[in-house]
Amino acid sequence: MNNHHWLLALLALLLLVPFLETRAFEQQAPQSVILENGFSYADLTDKIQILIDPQQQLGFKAISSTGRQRDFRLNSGKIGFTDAAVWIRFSLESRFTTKQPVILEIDFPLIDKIEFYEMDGKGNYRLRFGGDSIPFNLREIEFRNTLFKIELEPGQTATYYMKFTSRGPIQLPLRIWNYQAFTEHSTSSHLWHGLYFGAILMLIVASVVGYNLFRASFFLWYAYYLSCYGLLNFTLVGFAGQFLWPETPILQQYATSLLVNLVIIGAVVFSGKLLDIRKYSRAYFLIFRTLIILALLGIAISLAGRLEIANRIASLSGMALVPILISAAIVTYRKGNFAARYFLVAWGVFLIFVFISGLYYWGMLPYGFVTAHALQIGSVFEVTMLGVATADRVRLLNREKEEADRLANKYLVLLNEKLEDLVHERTVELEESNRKLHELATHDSLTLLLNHNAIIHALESAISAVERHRQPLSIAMVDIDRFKQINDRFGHQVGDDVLVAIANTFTSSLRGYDIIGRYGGEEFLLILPQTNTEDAGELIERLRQSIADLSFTGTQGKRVTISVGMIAYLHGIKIDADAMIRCADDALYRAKANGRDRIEWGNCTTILNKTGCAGSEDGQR
Ligand SMILES: Nc1nc2c(ncn2[C@@H]2O[C@H](COP(=O)(O)OP(=O)(O)OP(=O)(O)O)[C@@H](O)[C@H]2O)c(=O)[nH]1
Repeated sequence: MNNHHWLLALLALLLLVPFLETRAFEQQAPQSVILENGFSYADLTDKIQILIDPQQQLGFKAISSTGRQRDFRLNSGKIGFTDAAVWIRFSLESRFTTKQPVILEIDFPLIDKIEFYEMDGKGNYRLRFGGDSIPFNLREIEFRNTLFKIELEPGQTATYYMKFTSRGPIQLPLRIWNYQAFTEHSTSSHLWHGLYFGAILMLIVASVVGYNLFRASFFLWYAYYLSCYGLLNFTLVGFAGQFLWPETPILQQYATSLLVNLVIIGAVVFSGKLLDIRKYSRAYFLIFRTLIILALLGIAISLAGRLEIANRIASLSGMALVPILISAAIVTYRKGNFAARYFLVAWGVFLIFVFISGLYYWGMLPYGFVTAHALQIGSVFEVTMLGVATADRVRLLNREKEEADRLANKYLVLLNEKLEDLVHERTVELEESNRKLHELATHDSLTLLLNHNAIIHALESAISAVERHRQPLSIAMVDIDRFKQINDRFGHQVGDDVLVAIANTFTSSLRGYDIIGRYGGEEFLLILPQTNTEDAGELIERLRQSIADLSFTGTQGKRVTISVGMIAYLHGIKIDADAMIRCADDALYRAKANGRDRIEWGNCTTILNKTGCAGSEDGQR
């Protein structure tokens, strides 16, 4: 029923050219359409005869003259773009028993100017006007298509002439309706159109929501494409002229031309984004760009008022559009763009419906809901499938994102592990260098014993430990006898060797928990925890003996002895490390004074009473 979709019908025409050649312009005797009781509807498509007036020179008188009648040819109403005036004639024969009105419908609302000539049988004619150049409210019957009311006397046969001129394409699906049948038909047609435009509107809303959810620009382009496409169809079926610009019919002509180009831009940009055409095919990217430039050119030409040129450009790009989109989808799909699947189904199925529609318009398929509404069904399927393609693209994008996230996470975990290893390695290194630093800070580099500060600190700790546990503690201050002479006689290096050998003897002779430190040059402090005077005396005596027994390689057999000052910690008397050392030093002084190579004991109690330490009688050895 709807052959207003001229752009697509032209595409169908292209597909059907081989079949059409034989059908066009057959000459045949005029045939009347019989109207009889019970008549509801007649299609005039095969009944009309056409005469083309290329220069638009002929008037009705000339056309209706007997001489011209031979020039009328049978034509199924497919004209397309033409600068000519298209004349048609057809005959109606009334076999009604009463005088009855019928409606003539021209089911193509885009024709600019329609003249309808009705003969009265006495050589007079009545002229009426239609077409979309007439404001809606001035139409004879206010309907989206041009309608003329015809009244025939019973038994009357009348021939009617019509003249069509338009800057857009001309299609002539003419129908005669009984009043009641027309009302029923227009009601159901409004219902289907309502559903169709409702579906488009819902898809627009869904795509805007989609954009808000996913922020992908192709949703907006899809919404734009749907809006222009919906509005174009709204204009093509005549609703725009009825509802949007009823008083400014000139807009109708501009709107069609502009909207076709806007639809092409929308379809191309949306498809380009959906198929990611720039990434997948440079050639198609350029073709898409060319289509957009052509459409922009079409818009500029329409705005300049050259609608006939703009319409032709638009129809050419429109015809090329679907095959281009389908082949682009195939190319990108083959290159691995899976989003092209639904896209391909959308346009592929649409093309099939265009084909069905073409077969129907050219009379090769009978009237039926699917055949008559093939373009609408096809386009609903197409836009819905495009919606699915859009959603699928989002799904694929999300999958790519998830994959990227997964990879990023994997690398992050790897990086973390590497970082942890590195931190662990660095910590170990740091601990090692700290340990070395601590070693350096607390040990003497020659003898490897605790150094001066460290041995004093160790003594402080030992004092507080024995104080807490009320345990005995003894210390010994050891000095090598006449060490200067060794240095002087055998050299500093030999002196060093002697120092190391004596230090090693300390370490090997004392117990694991005894603490040994180099107090000064050739002076050593030995801390003997949990050791009473008696045990300490014995231990140090053995040590003194061991050192006296040492033989050194560099000293030519000369023995080395030590002098020792010892002191025991006494509980109940608060004595600190300093005082103990001073006291041990004092005892050492006495050991030196008393002939060296011996041990002298000091007494802590004396420290409290006087500043120095006095030797105790029983402590001397
Ligand atoms: N080789 C060497 N000699 C050192 C070191 N530290 C100190 N000395 C020497 O040790 C000697 C200590 O000499 P003095 O204080 O006179 O005492 P002494 O010769 O041992 O005599 P008495 O202590 O009275 O028995 C000095 O000659 C210092 O130079 C060292 O690390 N290496």
